[in-house]
Amino acid sequence: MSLDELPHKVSDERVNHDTVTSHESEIGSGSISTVSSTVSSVESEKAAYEFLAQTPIKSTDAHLVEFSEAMRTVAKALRRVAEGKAAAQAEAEEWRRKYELEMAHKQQRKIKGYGSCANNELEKLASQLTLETPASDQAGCCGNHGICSHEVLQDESPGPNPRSSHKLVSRKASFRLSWGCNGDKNGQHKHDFVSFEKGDITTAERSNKQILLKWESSPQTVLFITKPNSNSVHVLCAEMVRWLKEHKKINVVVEPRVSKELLTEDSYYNFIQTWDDDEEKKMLHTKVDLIVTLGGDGTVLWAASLFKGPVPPVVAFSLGSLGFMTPFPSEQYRDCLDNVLNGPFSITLRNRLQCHVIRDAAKDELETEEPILVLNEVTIDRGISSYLTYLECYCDSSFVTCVQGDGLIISTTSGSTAYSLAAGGSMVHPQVPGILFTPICPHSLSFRPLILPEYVTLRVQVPHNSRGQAWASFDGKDRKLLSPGDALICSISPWPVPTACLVDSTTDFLRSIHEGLHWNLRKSQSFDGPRD
Ligand SMILES: NC(=O)c1ccc[n+]([C@@H]2O[C@H](COP(=O)([O-])OP(=O)(O)OC[C@H]3O[C@@H](n4cnc5c(N)ncnc54)[C@H](O)[C@@H]3O)[C@@H](O)[C@H]2O)c1
Ligand SMILES: Nc1ncnc2c1ncn2[C@@H]1O[C@H](COP(=O)(O)OP(=O)(O)OP(=O)(O)O)[C@@H](O)[C@H]1O
Repeated sequence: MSLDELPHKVSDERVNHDTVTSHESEIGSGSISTVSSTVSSVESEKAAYEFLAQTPIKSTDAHLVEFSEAMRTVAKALRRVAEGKAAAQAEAEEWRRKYELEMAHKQQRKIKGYGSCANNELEKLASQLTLETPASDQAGCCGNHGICSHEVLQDESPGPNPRSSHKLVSRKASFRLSWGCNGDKNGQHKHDFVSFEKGDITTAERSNKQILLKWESSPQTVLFITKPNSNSVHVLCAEMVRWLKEHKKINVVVEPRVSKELLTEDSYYNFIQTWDDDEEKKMLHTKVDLIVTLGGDGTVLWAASLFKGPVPPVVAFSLGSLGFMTPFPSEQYRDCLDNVLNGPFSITLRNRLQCHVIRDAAKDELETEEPILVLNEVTIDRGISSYLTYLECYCDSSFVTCVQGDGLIISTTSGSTAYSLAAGGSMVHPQVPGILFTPICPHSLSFRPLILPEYVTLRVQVPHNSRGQAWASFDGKDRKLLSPGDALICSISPWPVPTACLVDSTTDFLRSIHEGLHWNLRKSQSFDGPRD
């Protein structure tokens, strides 16, 4: 069902709402006041309401009492009809509002083009749309019917000055994301709707939320991101590049450093492409279908940091000591890449945090237009200062707390197994929609870590009366000094990092904490011993 159909659909049948806000507005206005305004134009309904407001007749005349009761029954039936009508009208109004919003977004996309997908659009679409999907909307970056689909970019028109072979090609495969539904033959995704009917609030049945990526056209271009200074990584990269070219006819893009290394080694690698400057790097997402990383978690973080907007799916091969985000065994790269290139395959949509620094001198102006995107966390710590940090924290407009200690970690759920874990934060499944708020060595016994909902905006302020400065670092890199009066703002970015799963999100997550951390590894008690 497309959004365009929705306003007509509600007149035929009752539909569930998908946002709590819409219900709140209904609750706020109160079902009785909403209903009474609706029925005022209908005389019979008005009469019914007036009648029901009167105290029931008490009389010794049995006929009169019976007649009065019959009248009350009729009046109640009329009231039920009026209530149903009012609720349906409110729902129709809500769908009309969404329809208009969607049309406005479409219009905006037409105007701004591919790169202007509105904030939170992915999340909105993911929660609104169904699994069974007609053809994709090729005009925008987010289709109307899947979670998000990529448009197929046309080949560059051949000009008199064709680009040299090491430059980037500009063809991109399209794909569609859908919810994987176990055992649901219709493939109909059951949304977690909250429905509000006559005062009863309920959530719909939970369904499998594993996201599947299905190619709509064959992927053609793979970007390799590799850990530097590792001979084993270099050897494997050269082998994989050759295999992809010869067996899969795939275009390969590598970082300038790797391009130099491979070309120095063998002129065979003349076909590989790279980028020359930041402008070309910024456009990578429009050319690359898939990213392959060879290294540890740090290499996945590095790959994500190259993309300030949409990120192509990442296939992370494990060549590090730990590997929470690198599920693919490098020894089986042929089978793994075969599966991914053919699809469909499971992905984990890893949220990123978008961070902005606001300098005291510039009042409320962001230091840079572009946010700094982190996949793990942003850390605000005392750096080389020997004083406690003193940080005032706000969640939306509510004061949260003052952090006095070594600092604070604001982490994504993917980052929950990294620095936040070392500071006492909980491990959180990467698909849980939340932001972790974890103090580092707080000088207070009661300061326990928090997990906040994903939709909040956090503001961490270094107050003017702070004894020292603070330093912010982003996925363990790019330290920025925060002086008294400066602030850091963070919220969830609309551009997650889709990482391919070896099995599925949950199996991969559990395997990583078992193998990476030996989580709760304990010898089992023997059978012989005291028993009840
Ligand atoms: N005390 C600590 O635990 C501590 C201190 C500083 C930084 N870090 C982490 O290091 C990250 C940067 O990683 P790097 O590889 O560039 O630096 P790095 O080379 O110093 O490696 C840090 C370690 O953290 C692990 N790691 C990274 N992301 C992870 C994740 N999401 N889940 C579990 N482990 C993860 C890496 O595998 C690596 O072993 C930072 O984002 C931060 O989370 C941790
Ligand atoms: N393509 C790259 N260019 C520059 N630096 C990179 C690149 N890939 C990774 N790094 C950096 O190299 C460091 C080590 O990378 P990575 O964590 O992947 O390897 P590792 O330390 O061997 O693995 P593990 O973290 O599992 O022990 C990280 O700090 C990361 O930022």
